Amino acid sequence: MQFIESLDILRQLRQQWRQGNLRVAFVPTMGNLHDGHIELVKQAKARADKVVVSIFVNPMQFGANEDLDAYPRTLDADRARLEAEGVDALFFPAVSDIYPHGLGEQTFVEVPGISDLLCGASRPGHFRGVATIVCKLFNMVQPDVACFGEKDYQQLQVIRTMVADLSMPIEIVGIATKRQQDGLAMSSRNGYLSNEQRTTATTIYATMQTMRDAIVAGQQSLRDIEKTGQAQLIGAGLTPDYVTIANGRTLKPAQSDDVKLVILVAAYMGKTRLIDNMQITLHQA
Ligand SMILES: Nc1ncnc2c1ncn2[C@@H]1O[C@H](COP(=O)(O)OP(=O)(O)OP(=O)(O)O)[C@@H](O)[C@H]1O
Ligand SMILES: CC(C)(CO)[C@@H](O)C(=O)[O-]
Ligand code: BAL
Repeated sequence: MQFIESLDILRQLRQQWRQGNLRVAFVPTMGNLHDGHIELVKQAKARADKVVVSIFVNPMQFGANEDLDAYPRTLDADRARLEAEGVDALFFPAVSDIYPHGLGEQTFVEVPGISDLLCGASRPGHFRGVATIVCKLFNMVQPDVACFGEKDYQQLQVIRTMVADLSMPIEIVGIATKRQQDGLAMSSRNGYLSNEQRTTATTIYATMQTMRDAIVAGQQSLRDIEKTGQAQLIGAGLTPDYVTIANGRTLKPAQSDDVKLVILVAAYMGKTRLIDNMQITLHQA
């Protein structure tokens, strides 16, 4: 595996691969890799001749009071895992190379509408930061295909919209959420949890299962099911940010005739903000 810190070297490698007519898959990450990331890598390998993974903790997508400094940085372990998976190149750029003029003078990409809902409402500017860095990384790596986790469902929709709106010739693949045995979605931020908080956090998945069963049963309104979900989380000791049953494409509150739905949850366990979701396709009568 090539370890690449410089954009020039990345471009040279990309040029070689282009001359060899090789298909390139890309997995952008913020590092501290777990089995969810590795699943993305495996799926990327299955779709291309060469796989590039990036590790970049992107300051533009963190709010002023968020965990940019505390975010776990575990390069040596990440590098060993990617090497073992047969990744071809790990791109590890410096913040000063990505944003040489600082964040204040950086051109940005804004995906309107969907970026302002849910996580975008709670984390103003977050999806502008995500769209901007993903656009920049796409321009650097120039992949044919890129893999993103469905765990970050709204992020995936933002990226799909950006790629369509800006006519980027890149196939975007969403990969199912990898979970711990007890249902908790794998996430780097799970590492912030104490043992007790880690146990309580499983309520997020249990709540979504209860909500899914209620939606399928069709006896209660969607808004009532959301309220019951909120209460279940609060009862367990979590602090919900949002609990929403949304249209799977627009992420606006689902209506009774929607067929593709998604339950979206963001909740604080102590100071740690966790997100998860569950997709549901209703069979029309
Ligand atoms: N459990 C998971 N299953 C599948 N994909 C995942 C999972 N967790 C993260 N990903 C995907 O990995 C990519 C990189 O995500 P990131 O590095 O932010 O990891 P993370 O564990 O989601 O971290 P965070 O705690 O910041 O949310 C994203 O496309 C994300 O959706
Ligand atoms: C896509 C991403 C790597 C952009 O920084 C990040 O938001 C993430 O890890 O999900
Ligand atoms: N995986 C989402 C990245 C973030 O929370 O900033």
